[in-house]
Amino acid sequence: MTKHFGPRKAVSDISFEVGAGRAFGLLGPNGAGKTTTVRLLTGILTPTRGSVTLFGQTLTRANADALRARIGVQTDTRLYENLSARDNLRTWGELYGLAPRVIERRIAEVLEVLRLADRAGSLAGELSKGMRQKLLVGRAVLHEPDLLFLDEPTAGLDPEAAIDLTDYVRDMVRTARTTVVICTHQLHGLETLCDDIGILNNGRLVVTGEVQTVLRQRWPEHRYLLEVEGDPALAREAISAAVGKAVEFSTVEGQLSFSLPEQETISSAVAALVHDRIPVRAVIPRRPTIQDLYFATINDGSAA
Ligand SMILES: Nc1ncnc2c1ncn2[C@@H]1O[C@H](COP(=O)(O)OP(=O)(O)OP(=O)(O)O)[C@@H](O)[C@H]1O
Repeated sequence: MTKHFGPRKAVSDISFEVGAGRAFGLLGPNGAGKTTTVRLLTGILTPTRGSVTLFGQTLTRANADALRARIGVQTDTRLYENLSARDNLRTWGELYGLAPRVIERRIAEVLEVLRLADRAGSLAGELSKGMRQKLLVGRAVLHEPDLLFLDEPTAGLDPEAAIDLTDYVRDMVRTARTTVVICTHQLHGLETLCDDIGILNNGRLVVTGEVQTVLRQRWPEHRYLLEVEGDPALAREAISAAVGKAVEFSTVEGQLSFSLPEQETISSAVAALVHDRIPVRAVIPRRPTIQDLYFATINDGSAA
């Protein structure tokens, strides 16, 4: 898809697929084109070029409403400020065409999971920012959609609520097989939620694929962090002598970091340290993360 707003190219020739029952993280700096992409995928915007296929059908004006009934979107509509949290959810349940009994059951479940049950009667306009955010998520999942779009769902949430919400979304993917597309700047620990990622930069999809595959392609070597007593240079010499030239070193804040081409060679490296009587405090495998990949991609390696 490509989307232009006048002369501005918000999204240029992007193409990706999100498998059913998988979580796809759509990442990128401010203005990269994430929200535009989600609006194209949900039919709020029409692509300048290209098309969107949802559940095997090309999204058109004629089928947009029917396809959208299977989707939950957390953004792009407001809460009814003068209705209570419960009545906001009830109104949306009616709009989704759910039976009254189902609406009441889902309202109770969603308020419970999001820890909003004690504020069910409060007007939406009187809730805190984080509570409003949770209510928007609750509204998006009320009808148990097959496909859920979340745009910065944890923005404004306290750390506990952010963990709760992430756990809830993970559970929807793993248990209910909901397909999730999540735009977020909260990269820490994202690999526990996302199966696949796409990184957008200046409207272009610069990385896409299965998380572990993409990380392995970018960093095929095995990285470790080493803490020793005394001079790290001695440890470096011992490891180089035992493992050979293929080992790469860097020293970060007095800690030695090194990469081995093969995982098995770590035992030779540790044996060499023991043999040379270098007191080892810790050898920690340093698995690359989505955060590492994001910075490596956006900043061309400077923060990797
Ligand atoms: N309705 C619009 N009219 C004109 N330009 C737009 C419009 N919507 C988005 N843009 C432009 O398209 C580009 C991508 O914006 P978009 O909102 O998709 O970025 P984003 O990745 O979601 O950013 P953020 O992380 O800040 O939310 C920006 O340059 C933005 O100014």
